[in-house]
Amino acid sequence: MSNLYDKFGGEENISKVVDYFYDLVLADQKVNAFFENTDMEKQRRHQTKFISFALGGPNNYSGGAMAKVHEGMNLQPEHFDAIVRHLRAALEHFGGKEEDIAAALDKVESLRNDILYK
Ligand code: HEM
Repeated sequence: MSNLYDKFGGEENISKVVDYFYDLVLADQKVNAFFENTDMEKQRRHQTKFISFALGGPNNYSGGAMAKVHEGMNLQPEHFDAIVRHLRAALEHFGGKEEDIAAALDKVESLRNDILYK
């Protein structure tokens, strides 16, 4: 297996991780208000494609750039950290190996400046 996308079982498994992840996000009062008016079906679909691509899978993401889609939210580090925590919990839930999880979260971490304070 070559890249993280394969290690996490490709798009089919990543979509399950993303579903579980958003269940955690929507149950968390620190962040769930941001998603009040969001079409969660589209969100889950776009996030699955985005994360698949970020982990080295095919480029099928058709949503907006990170700075653009988070514009007007004025997201703070505590929000970003909460989202990363839920993503870690979801990857762990599906039995990801620690070194693969750490590598995947490094990729997400590299987006921090694109997403915060917009
Ligand atoms: C941690 C890294 C993050 C990544 C990789 C990420 C990724 C994405 C993606 C791919 C979309 C879909 C864009 C589209 O459909 O065009 C999106 C939208 C959104 N993100 Fe994030 N996001 C991150 C952090 C956050 C945080 C910290 C929050 C708030 C706590 C947040 C709240 C939202 C909301 C509310 C939308 C939907 C906006 C709408 O309703 O159209 N995101 N994000």
